[in-house]
Amino acid sequence: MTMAETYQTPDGRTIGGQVMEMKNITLRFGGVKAITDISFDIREGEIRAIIGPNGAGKSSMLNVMNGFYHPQEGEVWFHGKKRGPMKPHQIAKQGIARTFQNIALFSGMSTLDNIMTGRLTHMNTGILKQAMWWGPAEKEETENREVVEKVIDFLEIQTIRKTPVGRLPYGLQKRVELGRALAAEPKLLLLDEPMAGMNVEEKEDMSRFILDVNDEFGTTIALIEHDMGVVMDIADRVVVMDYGKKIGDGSPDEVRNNQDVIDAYLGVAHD
Ligand SMILES: Nc1ncnc2c1ncn2[C@@H]1O[C@H](COP(=O)(O)OP(=O)(O)OP(=O)(O)O)[C@@H](O)[C@H]1O
Repeated sequence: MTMAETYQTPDGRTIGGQVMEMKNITLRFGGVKAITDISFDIREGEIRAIIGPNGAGKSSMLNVMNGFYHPQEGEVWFHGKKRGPMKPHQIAKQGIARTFQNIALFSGMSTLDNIMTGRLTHMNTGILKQAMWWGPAEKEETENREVVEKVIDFLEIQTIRKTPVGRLPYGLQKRVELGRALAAEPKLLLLDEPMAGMNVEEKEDMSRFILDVNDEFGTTIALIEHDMGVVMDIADRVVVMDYGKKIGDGSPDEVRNNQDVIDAYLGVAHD
């Protein structure tokens, strides 16, 4: 596929040009090669999954996409520009938000306040003006509240808005974490094992919210997931990693029928 080419999904959505392109990424930790020469792209409006067994290099890849790790070899292109090393706030300003595999919320703070922290990158007014509730600060606060309220409605978590998140069941905490990422109004949302540790019902809820985010806000979503089953239903295209290498890339059906992928998941011995 070329950079500007679009494609149609089986459910009738049009997927646009490249948002992010990973070109020949290699990442080492000392002597350990976590990622070996991997290339793939993420396209406007799609749900892109990266799957693979334990230790395949998925988290490392997400951290490269997020700008947290800098690969020794290869390039990351974002909206047609080569990306250099970046600070976390610069990543956020570019419209990239993420969730974490192990929930990273403020457990003593309410759902509302946690989601509000997702607005931090949008806040321009100084602390003093904020404190004194002056003109621009008041306008900004109102705008931020509106976005946060929209997210709370969307994720159907009105009833727990004041509850400290540490008291919530696991599935709801994950939903609040998704809410905090959405409050940043990202163009590209990175989800780190969004279904890990969930029961079947919680996985179904999370799948539905991921599909709805993509549908209603047009957000491009990339997620990494250990469990192959859950992503096959929601992803448009899937990259499969094993031992730091890309062993498959295509539609869920293509990937499911790829012998290398089947072998990797069945644990067939490597040469
Ligand atoms: N910070 C690090 N320092 C050294 N080695 C690391 C580091 N992070 C990852 N690795 C190694 O890189 C390889 C890939 O790990 P990574 O966590 O990216 O895989 P993963 O597919 O996300 O695994 P899991 O599904 O278990 O989370 C592993 O061999 C791991 O031990």
